[in-house]
Amino acid sequence: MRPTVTFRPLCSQCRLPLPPVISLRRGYHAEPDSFPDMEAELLRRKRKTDAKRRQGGSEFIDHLIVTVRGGKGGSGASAFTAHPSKRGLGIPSGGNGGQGGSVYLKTSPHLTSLARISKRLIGEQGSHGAGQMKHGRRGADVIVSVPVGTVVREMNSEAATVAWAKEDAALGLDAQQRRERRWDRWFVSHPNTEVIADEYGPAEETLRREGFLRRTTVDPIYLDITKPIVEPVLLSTGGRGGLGNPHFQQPESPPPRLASKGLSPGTLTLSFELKLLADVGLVGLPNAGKSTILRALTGRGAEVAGYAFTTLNPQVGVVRVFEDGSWRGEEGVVEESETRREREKADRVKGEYMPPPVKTRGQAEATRFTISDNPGLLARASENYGLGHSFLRSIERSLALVYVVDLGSDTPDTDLQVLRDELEAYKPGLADKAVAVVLNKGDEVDEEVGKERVKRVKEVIKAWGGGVETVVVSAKFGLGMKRVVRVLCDRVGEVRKELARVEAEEVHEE
Ligand SMILES: Nc1nc2c(ncn2[C@@H]2O[C@H](COP(=O)(O)OP(=O)(O)OP(=O)(O)O)[C@@H](O)[C@H]2O)c(=O)[nH]1
Ligand SMILES: [Mg+2]
Repeated sequence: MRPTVTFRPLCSQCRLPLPPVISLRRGYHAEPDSFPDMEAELLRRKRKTDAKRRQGGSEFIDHLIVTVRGGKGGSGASAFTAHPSKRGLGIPSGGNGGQGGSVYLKTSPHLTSLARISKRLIGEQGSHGAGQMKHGRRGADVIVSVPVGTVVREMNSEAATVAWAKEDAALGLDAQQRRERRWDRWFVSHPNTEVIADEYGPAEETLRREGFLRRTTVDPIYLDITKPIVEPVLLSTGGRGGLGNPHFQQPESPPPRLASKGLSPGTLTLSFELKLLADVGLVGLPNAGKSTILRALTGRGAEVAGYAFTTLNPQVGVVRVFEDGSWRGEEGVVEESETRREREKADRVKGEYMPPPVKTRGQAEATRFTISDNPGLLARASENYGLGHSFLRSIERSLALVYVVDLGSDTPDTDLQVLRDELEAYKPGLADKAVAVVLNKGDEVDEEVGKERVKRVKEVIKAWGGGVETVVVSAKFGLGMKRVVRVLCDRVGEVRKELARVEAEEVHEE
């Protein structure tokens, strides 16, 4: 007999069923333009979901703006060792400053979020040189770890020289004043002696000759990290340490009293964006049952509840398919336990989360693919409403997409069209990745009503030009999931083969 379930959304605070009048679900299935003031309604939803996301803790962040700068170089020293004759200043003996630390980037397999990344990544300053030819210590490097799937883009960068020129212009200085400020930035002088202005000119020449004043232009940074990085990638080099006073000795001139300051590298503003890499991405309106499907396929404890926006952060699970077509996670009805969920969440934050042991049933694994559960998509998510871009960002990379539609909804066909329109609005061509429509909650509708709704959905797909399979399931009760697994295995297999062929061709052309 078909199990019957009455749907009652739960209150997000007290977890008790909400009275049907204020069912949250109703709003999310409504036509996008059916509210009198749609702008206000969408803003309200966005504020609500943002607040909910913040409440849930900040352990998941998928977009971050970071300031990056290599450490400044230490200054060279202006020092003298007493001359054997004990006359004059003595012999110049100032050591060079140490180089500033550089900033590098690498990947870590243990990360799934950008939450741990500091917003300012500044290499350590090199230490200053000292008398008796003691050179300064090199500043420590900063190595930042990011998850695979991160895209790093340079937003703007300003070379230190450009920043100074702007500052000078703003102060309205004349040529001589500008020169003096420049010298002040470049040189240190011996504390006990007065430097005469004539010494600066030749010293500036020395700096130029040593390559200190050369303007370097580098291409803007763009890293699309799709594979683990073995050798850390350089983001910003530490500034060169300054020269000690022996470098400024001029022939037939008194001993040099000037030493140069270390260089300060320019500041970069980088945007870090995390795009999860999963073979299959689940796309559906809030409450359609995406997380339940992930749990049914992977046995993974994704958060499931009867209210919209339960899932605030995308998560990835692995579907392991065995030779007889069975898969891990197939063990029947999915349990919803608040305590277990809380415990797992706490463990994940501490980095101690251990997925439940895998039951292989003595069978060999035939194939495996990854699947990502995503937050619910709203009409106009492409304009960054709801969880908007943060959600679309993480499905962009999937090899295949699966629409999850609630068959219990009166308008599954319109819901499906909303999903496709949003994908296309975000990135034209993205909807072509769709391989299947999973019509979930099949247990909730009568056979006649169900058939009629499936027919309407199929008409929509036909209007797109077909090529997308329709599967009716009840994820909660594990019905129809075998076909979903088979369809996904086939389609992911095809896409992988195609990718391998394209890659082989590219290698051949090179
Ligand atoms: N009757 C029935 N209920 C289901 C089925 N699948 C999911 N549900 C219920 O629908 C509700 C929403 O399920 P979720 O898996 O949290 O839905 P979701 O799409 O992940 O929702 P968001 O994360 O909020 O976008 C839960 O109460 C589930 O128990 C199903 O096949 N049949
Ligand atoms: Mg969910």
